[in-house]
Amino acid sequence: MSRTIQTVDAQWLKRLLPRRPAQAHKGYFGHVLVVGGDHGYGGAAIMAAQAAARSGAGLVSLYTRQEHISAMLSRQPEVMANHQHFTTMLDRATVILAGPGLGPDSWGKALLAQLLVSNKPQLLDADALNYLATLSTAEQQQLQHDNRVLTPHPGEAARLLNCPTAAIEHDRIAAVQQLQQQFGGTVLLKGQHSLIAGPKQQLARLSCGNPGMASGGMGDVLSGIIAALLAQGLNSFDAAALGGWLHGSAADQLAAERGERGLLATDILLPLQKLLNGKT
Ligand SMILES: NC(=O)C1=CN([C@@H]2O[C@H](COP(=O)(O)OP(=O)(O)OC[C@H]3O[C@@H](n4cnc5c(N)ncnc54)[C@H](O)[C@@H]3O)[C@@H](O)[C@H]2O)[C@@H](O)CC1
Ligand SMILES: Nc1ncnc2c1ncn2[C@@H]1O[C@H](COP(=O)(O)OP(=O)(O)O)[C@@H](O)[C@H]1O
Repeated sequence: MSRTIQTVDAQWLKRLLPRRPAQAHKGYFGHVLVVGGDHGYGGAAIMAAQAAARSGAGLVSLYTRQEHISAMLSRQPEVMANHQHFTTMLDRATVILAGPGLGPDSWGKALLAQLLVSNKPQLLDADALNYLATLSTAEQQQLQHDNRVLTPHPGEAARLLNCPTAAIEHDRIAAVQQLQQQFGGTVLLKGQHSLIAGPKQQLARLSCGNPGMASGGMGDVLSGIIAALLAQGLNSFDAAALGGWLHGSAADQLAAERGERGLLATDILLPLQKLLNGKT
């Protein structure tokens, strides 16, 4: 069955992120818990946490390896970073973002086993997706969750569907819809013209973004943006679609000003705040 493909544009921003109430305080805008950063991959989790803070979440915490704590605090002291008390951190969070730099080892798997059964809004990326791919179909179905966003790149999508990456790229619309049916929630299939499939048969495509974004960490920043939108009350489809649009549009502004080559993931945070507030 063919579905209408929606195009995400600046109107979505006005519709989904109205002005903040004058009496608002940080409790209005949610608390994102980022879980990731095993040995050697602290940057991924740090970038995701930084992006969540810059995208309007009321509070952001990071659960990571001890060795990454001081890097996080020196880069963005607004983020509460810890390597202990995972269960308490999970209880306090309103949104969970898991996967960036989480790694394939027992440390990350134990954290995932705990957080995947939570019914809080979630975003799963990178190694959290690779872990989901290792579960049986029955286990995957048991863990389905409407308010969850999965953000696979084509390599991760291929692992989730147990097929070659070329098959994903051959028919990206079929792939994103199949992922959504198999895993529930919303799926954002990354790459040129990212596609978003939601739990109510929604389908959207991004027309923004450029090859300057083909650099490490870009997906980590995207995950932080989307998690912050979930924390601000958007549903999984709206958060993924608007988050993808903000990410790609910020990259397009940077590419127009400075060119594509050498664009870094954290550069996105510079234009992001203005875009988020409708100031282009
Ligand atoms: N600074 C950091 O700490 C960084 C850590 N990262 C972490 O590194 C770990 C491994 O992630 P990777 O994504 O590098 O490894 P993966 O093995 O998941 O993905 C790499 C492969 O996937 C395929 N692929 C990726 N994007 C594709 C596209 N758009 N089209 C077609 N094929 C595509 C390619 O075959 C590529 O070689 C994760 O934990 C991740 O979070 C990365 O996010 C990069 C930055
Ligand atoms: N050629 C491109 N055109 C548009 N967007 C791109 C392009 N290359 C990469 N991107 C975007 O950059 C991000 C890369 O994410 P990902 O592959 O997960 O990177 P990482 O794992 O290094 O964080 C995605 O949002 C993807 O859609």
